[in-house]
Order: sequence, then C-alpha cells, then structure tokens
Amino acid sequence: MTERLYLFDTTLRDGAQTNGVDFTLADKLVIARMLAELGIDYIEGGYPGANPTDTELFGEDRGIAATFTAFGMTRRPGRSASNDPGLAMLLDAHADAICFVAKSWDYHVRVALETTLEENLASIRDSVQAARARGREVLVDCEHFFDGYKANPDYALACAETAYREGARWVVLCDTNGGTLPNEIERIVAEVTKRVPGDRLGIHAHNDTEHGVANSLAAVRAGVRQIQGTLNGLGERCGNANLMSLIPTLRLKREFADRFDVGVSDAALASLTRVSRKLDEMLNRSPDRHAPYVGPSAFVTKAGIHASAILKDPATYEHVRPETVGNRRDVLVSDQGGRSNVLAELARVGLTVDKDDPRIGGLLDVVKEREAIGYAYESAPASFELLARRMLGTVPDYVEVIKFDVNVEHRINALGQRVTATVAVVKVKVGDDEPLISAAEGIGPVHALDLALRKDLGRYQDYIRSLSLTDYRVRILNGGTEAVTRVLIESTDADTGDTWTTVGVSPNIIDASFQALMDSIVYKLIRSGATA
Ligand SMILES: CC(=O)SCCNC(=O)CCNC(=O)[C@H](O)C(C)(C)COP(=O)(O)OP(=O)(O)OC[C@H]1O[C@@H](n2cnc3c(N)ncnc32)[C@H](O)[C@@H]1OP(=O)(O)O
Ligand SMILES: CC(=O)C(=O)O
Repeated sequence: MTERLYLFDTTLRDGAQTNGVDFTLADKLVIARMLAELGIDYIEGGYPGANPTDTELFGEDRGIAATFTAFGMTRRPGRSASNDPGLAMLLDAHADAICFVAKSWDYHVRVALETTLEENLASIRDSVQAARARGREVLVDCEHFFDGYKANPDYALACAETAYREGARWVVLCDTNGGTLPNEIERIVAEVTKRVPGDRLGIHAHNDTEHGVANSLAAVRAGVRQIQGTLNGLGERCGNANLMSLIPTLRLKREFADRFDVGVSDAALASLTRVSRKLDEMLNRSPDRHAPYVGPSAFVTKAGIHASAILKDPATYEHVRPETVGNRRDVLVSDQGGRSNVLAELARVGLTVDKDDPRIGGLLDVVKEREAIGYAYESAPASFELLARRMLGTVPDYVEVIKFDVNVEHRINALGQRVTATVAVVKVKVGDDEPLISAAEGIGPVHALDLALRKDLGRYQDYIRSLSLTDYRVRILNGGTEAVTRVLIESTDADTGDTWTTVGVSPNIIDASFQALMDSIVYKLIRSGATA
C-alpha cells in the first residue's frame, strides 16, 4: 500500500525570479499545461498583483488540470485583512488555492517586516482565515523556516502551528536562503512533525549548497508529504529543488518508489527529457549537458572500459535505463575509448564490422593519434564516420580539391570609408570532368570559402543544395607562435532537418575550416547515396 506524496511546481513563480528568465503569459500557459500533463498536483502560476502578466493570468479561469495556485504575502502589518489591496488581489484571483508567504524567523519579522512577533502571527491567522472564507485551499510557505528554527524554535513553530490550526492544508517549511544541510533538515522536520502532522507539511528547498534535491528527500524521510520544486531547477539565485531529478528519483529508487505514489505515470516519466528540453528551448538556453537523468550526457560514456561492459549489458554502468526518462544512451569515440567504443559507433551508423577485424585496432590508433594533435571526434561524429569509412574503403572519390585561395582586402574607398572585401576561389575536379573554378564573396573568409565551395560541384550540385552551415566554433588549442586551431562546423540539411558536426585541425584557421567544410559536404553526399 503506497502513500501519496504530492508534487508542487513553482517554475512559474519562484522560477520566474530566476536571473534572466521572463515568462510571457503564453509561455506560462504552455508550461502550466505541460506540468499538468506530467501529473504535477499543484501548479503555482505566479503572484497576482505583482505584474500585469500574473494579474492577467489569474484574471480568468485557465482550466489547468491541477490545483492552480496563486502566490502572495500575508496581510501587511497594521492593516486588516479586509483592507489590504495586495491580499484582495489574491482573494479575487481565479485560482483553486492560495499560497501565502509568511515570515517565520523572528529576526526577519523585526528587520524586514518591522513589526512585532505577535502581529506577524495575527497576520498569518487573518490571511488564512480570509482565504478559507473565500473557499480556497490554503498553503502557507513559512519563509526562512530552518534559519528561524535554529534562531528561535518556539517562534518558528508558533508560525507553523498558527497556519495549521487555522486550517491551512499545507504548512510548507522553506529553506529560503538555501544554506541548510540535509542532516539539519531531517532533524528539524522530525521535530516539527511532533506539532504538525507530516501529511500537512511540505518542503521548499533552495539550492545554494547544491542540496536542493537532497534536502527535499531528507524532509520526506522525516515525514513531509509535499515537495515544492521547479523544472530544470529554475529559481531565485542558485535555483530550487529540481523536479527533473526529484521525479525520477521518487519514481525509480526503491526507497521512495516502494513507499510513495507521486501521481506521475510511466508515460509521463518517459516524457521528462522532452519537457526539460522544451523549457530550455522556450528560454533560449542550451540544455545543461550534465543534468542528471535528462541531460544530453546523462547516459553517455567515453571510457573504453565502460563502453565494453555497456555493450555486454547496459546495466553495468547505468543506474537506471535511459528510456524510462525519455533519454538515450550514447557511446562516444575519443582518446579515452577502446575497440568497444569504435564498434558501438560503427554499429550506430549502420557499419557492420567483425569485432576481430584488424582495421578496428588501426582505426582506434588513428583516432588517438589525431586526438593528440587536436581533433575531437566525440564532438564531431560525422568526421569520425568519414574517417572510419575511409579506412574501410567505402568513401567514393567524389571531389578532388586542386586548390583554394582566400583574399581579404582592407582598403579605404572613394568615399573615405574603411571597407573589407573577402573573396574565395576554389578549384575542384569531379571525376574525369574538366576542373571547375568558383569564386564567391563573403562576409568573412570562412563564409566566402563555404559559398565558393558549394557554388559548383558539377554533378553533385543537386545533392548539396539543401545543405547550410548553421554553427561555427573555433578553439585555439595552444597559444603563441605554435598555435593550433580546431574548428567545429555544424551543418543542417533543410530537406530532412538532420544536423551533423565535422572537425578540422590545422595551425591555419582557414585550412582547419576548409577540412571541416569538406567533411560536411562529403558526409552529405554519402547520406544522400551519391555515387562516384
Ligand atoms: C522568499 C520569496 O521568494 S518571497 C517571493 C518574493 N517574490 C517577489 O517579491 C516578487 C513579486 N514582488 C513584487 O512585485 C513586489 O515586491 C510587490 C508587488 C509584492 C510589493 O511591492 P511594494 O509594495 O513596492 O513593496 P516592496 O517590494 O518594496 O517591499 C515588500 C513589502 O512587503 C512586506 N512584506 C514582505 N513579506 C511580507 C509578508 N510575508 N507578509 C506581509 N508583508 C510582507 C515588506 O516588509 C515590505 O514592506 P514595506 O514596503 O512596508 O517595507
Ligand atoms: C517562499 C519561497 O520562495 C521561499 O521561502 O524561498
């Protein structure tokens, strides 16, 4: 028999306090629906009255399939509940629940609220009563609860008990400054459960010591039955407890999975990676590669010893199966790899080679030699595939580059303006045809080269029409006169939407770029099934 553990998402409220995050109304609605589909019990939409977006959000019934919650502070000191415009906005909000933030640290009451301890308790009491009188489910976030408890346990407990006694469904213990450690959380929550039952307690943990998730789990161990968190750990300063880590841990780790039902189905669990990436996309952020469970590297291995065992049974180096959270396993080829990495990557791209084929060892040696001079095949799988195919003799001789030349001219024109013109010329030979010479002007040398190279490839021109360069990254690998440049180029095929990355390395940045460009074109020709 499992016990219900409730999830409360505050991405749209505490997450909106993240530096650099600014949700529109449309964003909030998309995210709220995504959260409801995940099975989140409570969705805190924002703070009506704080800004036009949140006021509009709560201006009508949004039909969110969860307990849609409005956040705001308890009545201001010295005002009555019926004469507080901020509280009135909260009470009028179209929300199923109201979550009050209430002071519970005596120091904060004196310094930030500038009032008496008694008046703060009265404010909690009056605010809960007012919200209940309007038929709302009530939650009280006891701000700075743990710091408050350490400073004055009786007063912190009095705040929590007042909220509970007045009928708040949840009394949420907040680690507002995020500085409390898991052992302290567990000890203090255990004390609180002697006064307020655990099934009426929640935890709201900030991540300032990287313990947001651990603190939430510690609180559950000690008895709380609601966890507050955010998608991708968004939130004030270092963020809140990350629901993208908490949900799989609660669902997949025996200690919690055997004991609790968190209302997230298997299908919803398998959508977590997609949800996490969708949020990043909306925020115009790259996914955190190393995020647990949902990060692009969460199930990626470079190490040869790991790859070898994973190919025998993935469970050897995975704590959960990536599919359960909608992520995927990947084995990369690099100078940390062995034959198993090479075989796995060849299999992934559809090249079947016997594991005892001596060419595998040869290919691995070449990879290690080339990585030692700057190539990075784990970041450029398309270049690795070409290297492998060349060693296996399966790359047709499509195009021979006879020469290329880039000229950057910097001059003052007739109007006295400083102008720069960059022109690239490329001479190639396709089969037995006459050599083709193309010239193009670009905004920089790589752009000009790219345009010239793709201007006329004779019989292959149609294959590369949909190809475009979508990202270009340069890294200088060692400084001074011996500098070596690594160029990574990402290309996209407009017809299929596929993207791939190629690499070039040279002391000369133009030469490195040209290698990566050529790899990209040859890769596209192979993908398109072009023959020599
Ligand atoms: C721990 C947390 O994350 S709590 C949530 C924090 N989130 C936000 O603050 C975001 C939204 N906030 C806002 O838009 C604004 O602060 C508003 C609209 C709420 C209030 O704006 P203003 O009226 O201009 O007040 P301001 O923000 O300067 O200060 C907050 C006031 O509320 C009081 N206050 C703070 N917490 C509480 C509380 N729990 N109960 C009652 N009053 C409180 C403060 O003492 C201060 O009062 P003062 O103006 O008399 O000094
Ligand atoms: C309420 C809240 O966000 C906090 O105490 O951190």
